[in-house]
Amino acid sequence: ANFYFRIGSYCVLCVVFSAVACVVCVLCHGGRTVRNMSIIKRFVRIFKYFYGIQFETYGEEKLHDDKPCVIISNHQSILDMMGLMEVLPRNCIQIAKRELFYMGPVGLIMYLGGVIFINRKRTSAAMSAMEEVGNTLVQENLKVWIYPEGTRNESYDLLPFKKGAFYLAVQAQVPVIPVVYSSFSSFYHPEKKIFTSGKIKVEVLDPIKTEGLTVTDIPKLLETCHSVMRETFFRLSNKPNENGTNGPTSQPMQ
Ligand SMILES: CCCCCCCCCCCCCCC(=O)SCCNC(=O)CCNC(=O)[C@H](O)C(C)(C)COP(=O)(O)OP(=O)(O)OC[C@H]1O[C@@H](n2cnc3c(N)ncnc32)[C@H](O)[C@@H]1OP(=O)(O)O
Ligand SMILES: CCCCCCCC/C=C\CCCCCCCC(=O)OC[C@@H](O)COP(=O)(O)O
Repeated sequence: ANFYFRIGSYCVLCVVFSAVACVVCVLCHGGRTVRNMSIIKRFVRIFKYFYGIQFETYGEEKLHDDKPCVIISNHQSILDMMGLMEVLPRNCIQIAKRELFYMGPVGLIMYLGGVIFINRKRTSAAMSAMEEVGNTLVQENLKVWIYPEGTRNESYDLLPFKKGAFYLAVQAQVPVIPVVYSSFSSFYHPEKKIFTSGKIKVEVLDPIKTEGLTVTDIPKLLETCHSVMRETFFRLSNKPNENGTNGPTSQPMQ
């Protein structure tokens, strides 16, 4: 029962907070702009106190370079929204599945925040939507946050990556910055109906340059990102990986 209460209240908070955030955003900025993301961030960062979630971030300063880039991160559940807003830098929009747009005030607040909605069932439309972002990223000095697994994944591993984020980064010739969240499985496990308090480690990895890369380099770029994120995921989640090492490399942000 506690699991359903906590998940239910999370959804209710999303609906209520996004309705309030919509009013604040329209009053402050009048309409759809990435500047609304800083308002959304303030609302969502309150969520962690309701659920006793603590974040331990490493390397967050790597996201503070005021230049366009593509940020990619692993995606485990709707709780990822808290982790996203915990380290979201300025001028950063997200790519989201179109279904979220139809979730009442949640969809409206995402629209106001500049979120780009894609239809995963129509690859060509999704690709052109992302291509458009690639065209404006540099002149608008935008960052874009993409979940390359393309869906939530509660397995204790990373799914294979979709290619869209890497096409976008190479098209815009901007760096890819991987962000890795440790596994939620110690405190959040839908099958076992577990949702308690817990700590999430977040590590921002070094930017990976794409200057000079072309579409032929995308498979290798994808593979490099996937393997470094997978190794970090195992290390942050204290899951012994193939060579059995674990434990964070940098000091936590003070
Ligand atoms: C106060 C309360 C507030 C509450 C709200 C607060 C706001 C929070 C916002 C949070 C947002 C979180 C949203 C989370 C999500 O919705 S995640 C799900 C959606 N995201 C994604 O799916 C992104 C990852 N997907 C991709 O990038 C895909 O590549 C996609 C573009 C969607 C295409 O999908 P698909 O066809 O399945 O994938 P592939 O990558 O395998 O591509 C297939 C072939 O097409 C080629 N390809 C891909 N992209 C391109 C391109 N841009 N140009 C040319 N060709 C492209 C690719 O090479 C593949 O061909 P081959 O197989 O290589 O031959
Ligand atoms: C008054 C009208 C109310 C309408 C009903 C609104 C109910 C919705 C309430 C809460 C939804 C919480 C979503 C918050 C945003 C979190 C985004 C997210 O992380 O979801 C991504 C996920 O989906 C990925 O797609 P898959 O389904 O895994 O592939």
